[in-house]
Amino acid sequence: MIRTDQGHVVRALTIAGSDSGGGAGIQADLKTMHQFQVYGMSVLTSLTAQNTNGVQGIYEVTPEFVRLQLESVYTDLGIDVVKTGMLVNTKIIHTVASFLREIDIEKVVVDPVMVAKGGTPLLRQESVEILKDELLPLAMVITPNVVEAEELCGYSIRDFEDCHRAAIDIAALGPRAVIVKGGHMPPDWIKDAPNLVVDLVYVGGEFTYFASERVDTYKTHGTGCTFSSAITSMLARGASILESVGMAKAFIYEAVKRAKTWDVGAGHGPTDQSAPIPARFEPMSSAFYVFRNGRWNEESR
Ligand SMILES: Nc1ncnc2c1ncn2[C@@H]1O[C@H](COP(=O)(O)OP(=O)(O)O)[C@@H](O)[C@H]1O
Ligand SMILES: Cc1ncc(COP(=O)(O)O)c(N)n1
Repeated sequence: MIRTDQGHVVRALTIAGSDSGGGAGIQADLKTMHQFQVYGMSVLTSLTAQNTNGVQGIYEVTPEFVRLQLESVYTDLGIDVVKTGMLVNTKIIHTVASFLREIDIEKVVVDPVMVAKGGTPLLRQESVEILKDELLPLAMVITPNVVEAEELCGYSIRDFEDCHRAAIDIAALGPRAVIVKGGHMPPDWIKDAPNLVVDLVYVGGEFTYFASERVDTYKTHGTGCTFSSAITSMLARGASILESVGMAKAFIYEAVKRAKTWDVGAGHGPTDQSAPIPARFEPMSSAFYVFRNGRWNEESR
């Protein structure tokens, strides 16, 4: 396990739902944190009966028990960085936000999980506003996909230009960095490069782009959870926001590529978090980076 400059093991907490199939949620988060050699801890907001075919049921943990788990972790183990995933309902968002305000933690990554890949809602519709009002002001980084970005900014996103506008508007709600993920973007949104999947990062008033080849597969269960946990782990290790996103993007590409041919489950198979962690790189802002042949390259666009 990695240690901080002060000599203690780096501790990351995920506050999210359980995926019984092990591909997304808490399970994906802990596997990713372990791969990045960060000590992972978990507070469960909900249990899902879930597999690669879909979600068969959801059991919501009470807000009181969520609070108890948070206190158990904080009072004994301590927390360097927090990531939130599936938060299910308004009361749990409120409980989590109150706790984060109390402990005054700087590194908070919010993955605004709303809908499972198969279409099952993982957050109640009426809870989106409270997510915006209470949690977003506490976030250092937020990682919406295009559908979640539409919910947060309140208008439909029709092209890559709209993604930029949405990122600026979501940043105005509080997060220091907004990452609009490209998994759901139609191929023709990225001019001249329809085979790339591009994540757009807005931080410090500038846009930086992280791209990789789009792996031709439907086995992308848990990509969002894995990606945000990789960012969380890198932030916990002391990396900058851009460096963390770059490492996470390269990692998720390898994890999806490896999963393309494996036989875990009959449906939307999970990503493979045993993929290698890429070599360190120092991104500059406002650049377009493409991860090719295991290396980052800066490209003009
Ligand atoms: N087919 C793919 N090939 C390579 N990377 C992908 C692919 N699909 C998604 N990704 C990456 O996985 C991460 C999650 O993306 P996305 O699918 O948009 O989010 P979510 O899982 O929240 O819906 C992003 O970094 C995205 O670029
Ligand atoms: C418990 C839980 N949390 C999150 C997701 C979203 O998964 P994805 O990362 O594929 O968007 C999920 N399906 N289940």
